[in-house]
Amino acid sequence: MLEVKHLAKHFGEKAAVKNVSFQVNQGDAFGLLGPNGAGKSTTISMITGLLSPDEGEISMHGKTMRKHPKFLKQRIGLVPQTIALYDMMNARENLEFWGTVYGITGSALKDNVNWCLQVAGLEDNSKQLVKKYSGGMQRRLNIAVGMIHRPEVLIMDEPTVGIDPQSRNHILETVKNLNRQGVTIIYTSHYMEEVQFLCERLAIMDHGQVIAYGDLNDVRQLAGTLATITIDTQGDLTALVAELQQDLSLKQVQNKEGALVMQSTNAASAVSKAVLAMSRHGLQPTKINVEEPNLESAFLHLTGRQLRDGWDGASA
Ligand SMILES: Nc1ncnc2c1ncn2[C@@H]1O[C@H](COP(=O)(O)OP(=O)(O)OP(=O)(O)O)[C@@H](O)[C@H]1O
Repeated sequence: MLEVKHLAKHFGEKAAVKNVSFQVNQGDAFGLLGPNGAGKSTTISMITGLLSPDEGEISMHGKTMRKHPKFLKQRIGLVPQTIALYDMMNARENLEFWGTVYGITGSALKDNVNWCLQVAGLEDNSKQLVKKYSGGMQRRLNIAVGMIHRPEVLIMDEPTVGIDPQSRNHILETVKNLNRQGVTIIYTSHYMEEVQFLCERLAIMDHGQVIAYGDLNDVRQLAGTLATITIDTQGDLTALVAELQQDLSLKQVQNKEGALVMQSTNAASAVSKAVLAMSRHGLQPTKINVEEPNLESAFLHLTGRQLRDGWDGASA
């Protein structure tokens, strides 16, 4: 439905996007994941027609942005990273303003405004001045503004940057709800949890390139199929580690700063084996943590670097 082929963009000497290709299907929630500076914003600026690519092509339903910019722009909505709202107007007035910018009037405008307020969960606050809104409510109205022309595809550029975890969850639910209503979503983020929660398909970008692309499960498994199990305990682990190292279903069994750490394709069985062995060695588990293969481990495997600092960091 939306196809991006061999996109490239330079800013002077800097190659911000290099040979980026991917395809988004109708009804997809598609994630564009990557660390700061990976080229996500530049890519979506080209998809929305705000920037012209140096090379490559964007097309939707077989029509290219180069030849049919109006066709694509009518069908694509953008939620920018920065909040673009008039804070001396209320939510309804903001939506009406942006609707008229798209040439929507009369009952169509009213219907679209009401739909946007409902999807963003702002019906009860529609008459309140935006400057009185919380950061999370402003973010949701920002999303609503991006949908005022009822686009087929809504592109969101890191819509949760800089907000508290509770508002973030509310936004993620709003996005999921929109996708359930049939809106195709392209969601850029450097938070792998957001992409894992929302998206069935994704591309991971790094240094301007797509380094992994496909179904969530396939990309997640790029790092392998081993879960990492960490069991905290108190006492001497030497004999326990030596015994578990003999078990061929357990990999990388080690004592890491006083905790038992190991890897296995079957985490449940590994935990039960370890706990039984611990009891034989007179040790009590105080905390058990199982980390299944995830997008973070896939990114680490592909680049040797961490994707970002932390889920609750709430920083840009
Ligand atoms: N207008 C510009 N002029 C010069 N360099 C730019 C410009 N826009 C982006 N860049 C550079 O291109 C690279 C990709 O930036 P881009 O904003 O697309 O990344 P991003 O993945 O969206 O990261 P972020 O989350 O920080 O926005 C970065 O190195 C950035 O500094």
